Amino acid sequence: MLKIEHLRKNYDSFSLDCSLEIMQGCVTGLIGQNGAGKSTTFKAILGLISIDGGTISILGKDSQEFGAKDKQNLGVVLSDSGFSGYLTINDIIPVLDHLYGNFDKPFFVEQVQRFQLPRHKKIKEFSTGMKAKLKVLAAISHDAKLLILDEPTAGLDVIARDELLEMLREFMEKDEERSILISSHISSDLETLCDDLYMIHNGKIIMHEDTDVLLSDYALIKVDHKQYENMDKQYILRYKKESYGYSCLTNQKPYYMENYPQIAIEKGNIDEVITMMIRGKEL
Ligand SMILES: Nc1ncnc2c1ncn2[C@@H]1O[C@H](COP(=O)(O)OP(=O)(O)OP(=O)(O)O)[C@@H](O)[C@H]1O
Repeated sequence: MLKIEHLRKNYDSFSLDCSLEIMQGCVTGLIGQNGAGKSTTFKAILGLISIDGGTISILGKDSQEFGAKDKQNLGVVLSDSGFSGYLTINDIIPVLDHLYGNFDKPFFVEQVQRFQLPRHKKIKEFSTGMKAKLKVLAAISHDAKLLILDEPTAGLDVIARDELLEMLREFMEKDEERSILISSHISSDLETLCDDLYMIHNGKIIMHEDTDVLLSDYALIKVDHKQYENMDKQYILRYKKESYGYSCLTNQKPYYMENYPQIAIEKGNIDEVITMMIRGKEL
């Protein structure tokens, strides 16, 4: 659906070099701290910024050949754009209808009612959650094959985030050929929605893993100095010195559980894995 190889973009104090692939029928998450390069990647995919190297293939086409007609197959949410605040939902319905050949007006209107979005109120008077839901709703209402969603849950409370994730799950359930690329710095959102996750840091992809594998095989091992010295470290990805000795991140939990039954092995959540990948040291 989407393949990026060594996409490069250089700013004065930042350089991006990113490769990733989104498979058909999958939800892929891009997770990273503020300034890691998520929005730059999304803008490059959409041709909104020039790039300094690499290739981008979307829905089987090189991004250079990806025209206005092809864009009908994309549903896009960007973090720093949205509808004009002076419009109402009633104003934007004909706009979406005109813009997208496959705009499903009955579905859109039904979802507007379901999420209690006011149709006559100016969008500038909407809450953050209402604006976010409207942006996602517009992206999922024209039978897009690929959704590209940059931080769609940013600034939302738990309930609004959950409703938004539910919209995306329902979108995926309707057609097994659909795919989503979604970014967030809230790992719990991505953990429940995504099939696989890419972690970006300082413009580089530092990890790519199936979410299931991440949750089942990654673990934090806590050892004292002696245990650390005697431990087989071939499956240790990162380590960090602690007051009691060391904490180590592994992607082979079963190996350490089997061979070192006496040491403390904790199932790491995604935030802990990210923190270790970024702040821990490589052997
Ligand atoms: N137009 C620009 N000119 C110069 N530097 C830029 C420009 N756009 C982005 N950057 C820099 O590129 C880096 C990556 O920014 P980007 O917006 O891609 O990060 P992000 O991962 O989306 O972060 P956030 O979660 O804060 O939105 C940052 O250091 C930012 O300052």
